[in-house]
Amino acid sequence: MRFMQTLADAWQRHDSLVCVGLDPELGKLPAHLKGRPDAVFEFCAAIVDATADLACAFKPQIAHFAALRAEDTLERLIAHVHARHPGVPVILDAKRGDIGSTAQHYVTEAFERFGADAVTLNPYMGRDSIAPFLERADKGVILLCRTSNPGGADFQALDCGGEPLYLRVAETVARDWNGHGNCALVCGATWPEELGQVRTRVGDMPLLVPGIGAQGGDVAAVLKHGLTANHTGLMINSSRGILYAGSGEDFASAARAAAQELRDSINALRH
Ligand SMILES: O=c1ccn([C@@H]2O[C@H](COP(=O)(O)O)[C@@H](O)[C@H]2O)c(=O)[nH]1
Repeated sequence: MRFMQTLADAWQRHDSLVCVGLDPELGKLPAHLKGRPDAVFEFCAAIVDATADLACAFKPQIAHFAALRAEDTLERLIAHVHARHPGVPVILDAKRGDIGSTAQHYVTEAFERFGADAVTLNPYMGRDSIAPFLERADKGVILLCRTSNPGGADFQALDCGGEPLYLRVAETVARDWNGHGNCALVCGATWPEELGQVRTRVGDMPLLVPGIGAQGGDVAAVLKHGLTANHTGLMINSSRGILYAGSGEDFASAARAAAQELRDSINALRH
């Protein structure tokens, strides 16, 4: 099924806008898993199994696996999501973008090797760097727009003919790149008013919203500015806040409790 339809179904079926981020760090694994040969898979799969019915998507960050030489673990993890929790889409957070011939290999990496349903991309190199992804109508193409980090404004807020660059990105994606209806944008929770500006330019296009929890983003403000008319439209990501909610043998149930609390607090404000 197409990413956009899978996402829409997951929003409804799980009554959730929560995207569970999968960013494993060896130093933060529960003590009883440390040193085990397959610790990263065991940890992440347990988080996935504990939170799948509360999530609209999973978002593994590729660098967290690559730095551990664990890309094969990431492949198995995504296959695990598809096998055990069909209907919960997987967003590969890779922030790719390069000339067309290389971009084609990034397409193969994301969708054939890893089996992701969507991938994050950096639009800085322009349309030809994104075109091989756009052609995959079945897959989600999620472009960085207004990122959550403090330095995001260095370039994204620069004046671009009377409007900030991030709004030019939003309009270009909505108007020119979304012919297959498979585009979404990254807008950080740390800039809710900018996120609202983006929403006014892109209609109901889904927004991937990182930056709550440790980064200090404001969930209520994100909902106020970002919800669509049917009270969805957002994939609100939490990585550390869910993954490391507990550090003992009960880490998976602690993660579930954190995901449930986030889902319920969002729902209390949007329903
Ligand atoms: O603008 C962006 C784009 C991506 N990210 C990624 O999201 C998660 C956030 O993790 P938390 O632990 O919930 O802060 C992480 O994988 C980032 O690489 C982002 O934070 N901001």
